[in-house]
Amino acid sequence: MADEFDVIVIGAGPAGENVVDRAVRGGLTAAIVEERLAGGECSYWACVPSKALLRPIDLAGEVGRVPGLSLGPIDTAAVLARRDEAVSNYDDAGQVRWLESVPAELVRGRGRLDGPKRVRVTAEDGAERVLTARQAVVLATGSTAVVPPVPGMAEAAPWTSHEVTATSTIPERLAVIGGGVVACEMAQAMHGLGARQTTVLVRGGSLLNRMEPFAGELLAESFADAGIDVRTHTDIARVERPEPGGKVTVHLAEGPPLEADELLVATGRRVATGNLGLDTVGLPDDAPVEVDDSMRATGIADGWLYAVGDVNGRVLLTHMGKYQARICGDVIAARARGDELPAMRDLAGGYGAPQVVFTDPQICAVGRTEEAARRAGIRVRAVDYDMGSVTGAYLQGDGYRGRARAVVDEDRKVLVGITFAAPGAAELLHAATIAVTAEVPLDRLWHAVPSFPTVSEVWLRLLEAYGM
Ligand SMILES: Cc1cc2nc3c(=O)[nH]c(=O)nc-3n(C[C@H](O)[C@H](O)[C@H](O)COP(=O)(O)OP(=O)(O)OC[C@H]3O[C@@H](n4cnc5c(N)ncnc54)[C@H](O)[C@@H]3O)c2cc1C
Ligand SMILES: NC(=O)c1ccc[n+]([C@@H]2O[C@H](COP(=O)([O-])OP(=O)(O)OC[C@H]3O[C@@H](n4cnc5c(N)ncnc54)[C@H](O)[C@@H]3O)[C@@H](O)[C@H]2O)c1
Repeated sequence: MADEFDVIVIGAGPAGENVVDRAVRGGLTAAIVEERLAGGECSYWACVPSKALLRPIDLAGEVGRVPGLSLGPIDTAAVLARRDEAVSNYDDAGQVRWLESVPAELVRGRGRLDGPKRVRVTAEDGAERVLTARQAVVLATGSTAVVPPVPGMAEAAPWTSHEVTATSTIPERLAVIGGGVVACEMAQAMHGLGARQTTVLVRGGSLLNRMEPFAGELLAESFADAGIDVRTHTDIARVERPEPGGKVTVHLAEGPPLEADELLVATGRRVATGNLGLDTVGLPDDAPVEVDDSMRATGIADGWLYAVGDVNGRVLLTHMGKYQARICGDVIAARARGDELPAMRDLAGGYGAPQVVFTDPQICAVGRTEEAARRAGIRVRAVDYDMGSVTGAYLQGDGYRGRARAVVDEDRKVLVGITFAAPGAAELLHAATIAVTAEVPLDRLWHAVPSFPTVSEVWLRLLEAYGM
């Protein structure tokens, strides 16, 4: 086996895999180092299993709104079995076959930088192999869940996203700490799959506090209707779990303690830069790897180091990591040919990445919120529309509730942000992403006629609300 490649990628998650794909298409050879499963966090412990758990709940909501249809109780065992199938039973043989077809060499073990253009890989059995890169090393090691330093918390061995997405049992009483995306999605999944008492403990004043405020409000209403208890302005003082895996008591800063059968901590992520050898190339190992818009690490002589996906801290979303990876792989191949490929740079991140939170209602946003746009110094006007008033939405079923907001740049007359909070809104988002990213002028957008009777008619209503 050769130990020299044009490109060496550390981390075979969605970002790393896309780098090797593009670099090899560009005529280079590539190796990819992975310490767990090829496919990464996304495929086994994040996006894929979480969405497999949420889909039946989403559908149950849809069915429940249509008179004449009824739904029996959700068969939790069948849902968990489908989740197992979706994660290929935690077997990466399919991903390995794909890597072979690229072709790229999968090197199993933990990768670590060992000075410029060198990667030392330690296999599970302790065997070491040193790889050398002719062109570039790419870091794609992702991120890990943060467990806050609350007394007793670490000892209680709480669930993080890893355990909740892979669970084979549903706790009767679940306490969730955090009000972000993982907390909201997983609280709804566990509750829908049978948790009797689900309590979401939120430090701040709302759910999903980086989105438009109405999104968190509508979601909180939906949680309340479903019997999920959301407690805002709640700080955790300490956690107690005398028996491993037994009952857990969450002592709050104020009020009586909360007892649960399981505790899920969903308080954000930390970039996976620990023990990655960044010190051997003069970079800090406790911060995101800062990159320019070609994904090349700043502050490295000769520019041979790149970082894509969660590890560069730009946007912690799979589709954005893959976008960065396509740029990175193409740019490395072009630079190897002596070309800069200047059109291949990260533009999308600057607009505000699209994101779907797969709860019921789905919370979908792209671009900037009204507040973020104002903070960025853009002169904006926001217009809202009640999505339940659209004929297409009424026809989706009774009790369809939702709201949309368009944020218009008043100087350029283009959209700089869109948010939809409504059932089934995920598929509306790409049209918004095109409008925002392509900076479609409003007087042109007006001629994009939505079909009747679809929920997309909300686009027309938003433009009318703006005064068109
Ligand atoms: C519960 C949950 C649900 C999510 N849902 C969505 C969603 O619906 N949509 C979305 O866009 N995003 C979602 N995300 C975010 C998404 O999972 C991440 O943005 C994405 O996985 C990042 O991809 P990545 O390739 O950068 O890293 P990862 O997927 O984390 O992959 C990194 C890989 O690197 C390996 N690795 C790390 N260090 C080393 C090393 N030193 N040597 C060898 N290998 C190493 C790891 O084992 C891992 O396989 C979710 C996250 C969570 C936690
Ligand atoms: N559908 C999706 O796109 C999807 C789904 C899940 C995760 N993700 C990605 O994964 C990332 C991680 O998600 P997440 O929900 O863990 O993080 P997050 O940053 O979205 O939310 C973290 C939450 O924890 C709270 N928090 C932080 N520290 C705390 C503390 N010490 N005590 C109490 N509360 C605390 C924050 O106020 C916030 O409400 C997100 O950035 C998101 O991009 C995406």
